[in-house]
Amino acid sequence: HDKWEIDHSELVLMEELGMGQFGVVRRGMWRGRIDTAVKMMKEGTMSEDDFIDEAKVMTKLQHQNLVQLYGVCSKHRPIYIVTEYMRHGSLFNYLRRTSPDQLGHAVLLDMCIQVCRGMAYLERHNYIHRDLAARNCLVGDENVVKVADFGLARYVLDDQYTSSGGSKFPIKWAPPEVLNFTRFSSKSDVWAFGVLMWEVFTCGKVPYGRMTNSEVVDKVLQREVLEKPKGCLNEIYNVMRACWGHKPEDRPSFRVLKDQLAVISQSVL
Ligand SMILES: COc1cc2c(cc1NS(C)(=O)=O)=CC1=C(NCc3c(C)cccc3C)N=NC=21
Repeated sequence: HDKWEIDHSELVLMEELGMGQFGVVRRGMWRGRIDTAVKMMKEGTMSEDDFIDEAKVMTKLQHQNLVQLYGVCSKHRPIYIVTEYMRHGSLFNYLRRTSPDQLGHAVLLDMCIQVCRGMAYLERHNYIHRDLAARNCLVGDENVVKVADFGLARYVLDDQYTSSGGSKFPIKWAPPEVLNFTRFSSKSDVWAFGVLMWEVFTCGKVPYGRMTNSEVVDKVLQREVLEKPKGCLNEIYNVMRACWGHKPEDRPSFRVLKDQLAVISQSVL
């Protein structure tokens, strides 16, 4: 009996939390007292066996800014992926529905610092996220923010999502080397982190507005970057621009970013 295997009978499913592209997410109670979220993987959306092998690795990645994977129910179909429950849902929704005065610059910067800590942990473990964005981070009590869905992009079968030409590919969070060669790295995650910072400091605006994917690709390959969010401090916008260095080696690591953001947090806020 593998420790990452969760027994169906120990899980009580409750209200639906949301609908992702891989399936429905519902709240669940595990062993009568542990608050969880359960993703029920729609059949055929994922190479399930590969994912179950991966789940063993993911249960070992533990950090206060990573959504903790508790395990999988893989004895039946659809398989369930069980994680800790985050009371305020996705960071993207939270930013859009929380009024700006509740989200002062100190809070917004602290959210970015928390995501950066989680990403620095993944970087240290040579783990590439591949789909970092505000929609893939979750908010818990006291504005705790955690990175979710890390690494799952590799198991998606829908090539509309996985190929950079696909209609569902996250073009707006992708750097030039991913748009041109699908070359993912922790430095491509850093580019996406810069876009996530922009999402945070615009309180949930959509990057590049209503531009089409091909318009965004042209802009990014012509080295045009997102504009400074209204009211955003120059020091903070400069960090975003560092994340958007044209070549991966021009971008800082998450380890360096963490320290840079901490200095800004102590000095200007
Ligand atoms: C309260 O509201 C919510 C809470 C959660 C949530 C969505 C909402 N609502 S919404 C749609 O944002 O409006 C998704 C999760 C989650 N894990 C999701 C997850 C699982 C189960 C398996 C693999 C990967 C991941 C990321 N833990 N808590 C919540």
